[in-house]
Amino acid sequence: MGPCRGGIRFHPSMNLSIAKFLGFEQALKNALSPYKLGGAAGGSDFDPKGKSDNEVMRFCQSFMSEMYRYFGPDRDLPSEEIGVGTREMGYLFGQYRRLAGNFQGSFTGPRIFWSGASLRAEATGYGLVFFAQLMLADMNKELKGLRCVMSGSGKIALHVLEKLIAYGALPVTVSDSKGYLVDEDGFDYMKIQFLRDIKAQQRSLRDYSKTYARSKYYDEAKPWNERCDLAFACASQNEINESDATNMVNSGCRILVEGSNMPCTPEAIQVLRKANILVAPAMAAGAGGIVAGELELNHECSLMHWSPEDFESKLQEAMKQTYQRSLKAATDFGYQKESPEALVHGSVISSFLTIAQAMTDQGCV
Ligand SMILES: NC(=O)c1ccc[n+]([C@@H]2O[C@H](COP(=O)([O-])OP(=O)(O)OC[C@H]3O[C@@H](n4cnc5c(N)ncnc54)[C@H](O)[C@@H]3O)[C@@H](O)[C@H]2O)c1
Repeated sequence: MGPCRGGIRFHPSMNLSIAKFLGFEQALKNALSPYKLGGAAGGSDFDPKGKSDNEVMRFCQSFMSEMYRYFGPDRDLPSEEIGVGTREMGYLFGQYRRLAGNFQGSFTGPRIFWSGASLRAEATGYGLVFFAQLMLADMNKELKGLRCVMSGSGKIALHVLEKLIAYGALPVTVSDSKGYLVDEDGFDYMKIQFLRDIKAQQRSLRDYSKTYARSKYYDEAKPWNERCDLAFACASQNEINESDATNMVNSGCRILVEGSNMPCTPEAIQVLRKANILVAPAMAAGAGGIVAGELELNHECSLMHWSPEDFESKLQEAMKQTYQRSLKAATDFGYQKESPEALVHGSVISSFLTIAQAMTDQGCV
């Protein structure tokens, strides 16, 4: 399937094995999305933390000097991932454009193509919340008043926070690789801006507690033992192990929404399964970024002018299609719609069938 779309990750732990798993997950995720794209992933063990803008720019340029020949609108469309945000995408795109002589690189990054209207940066996080809403609606429930815990404090996590607040939920935690922060009063828009400032200045989340005295930062701990109705995993792969999953069950969590790709270890999956926790798999719930990329591309081609509201309603519609496609595949293959595993199995089945069909049609090339 193609063209391929997937994230570029800059993180010291990045290696070939991680790139392969991310690419594999992305292939399934893209096949499940309404756009039926191919999957890709890549990156480097370069650590942007603590580097100046110029150092980041020079690294991005070197990276692209080699990679530009593999990118292009009909080939491979890179997007943001851990350690790669708008700044990095801008530098990568600039060098791509310089070397390929092609403006239509289809790089995702709102400030490059059409400032203001695109919700590219927000799309994955917002999409996760829309997906949770669809699950709750099927249970005749809504997000309003529900207590939510979350890991991560990056691009995805902060946009999930934003949308949860808009829907009247009570998000109470964020985390980084050193620990987690809990604010019993819940976050609001001003607090999110404060978190953004802390992250932009590469400070610890611990600093938040100096301003908001009722909050607390726990070193070397994860947020999964905090009482909650919903949990959003938005940090990294394998971030929920067996004991984390046990904590999550004991803290009253009913739904786990996967923002990070493959956040649960196999042992954690067993614990959640036994406890009948409903899981929104990253493959389906994390489709927002693909949707935004595709909408941007079409917008770029058709030069239409969409407002953020138009964009958001298209994102909502695409998330709904992804949700329904997953549930349909699950019920077609004998899972009850209400089964806690329906979405997990349904999304894999639907993706697999789409890819298998494409391979068969194209002569298994
Ligand atoms: N950006 C996207 O479009 C996209 C799409 C789908 C899925 N994802 C996944 O979402 C997750 C977050 O991506 P992002 O774009 O927000 O990245 P980011 O670099 O903006 O943020 C990552 C966050 O996770 C925290 N973190 C890293 N390692 C951690 C650990 N071991 N424990 C706790 N926190 C840790 C960091 O402090 C940071 O706040 C990743 O797993 C990524 O694969 C991203």
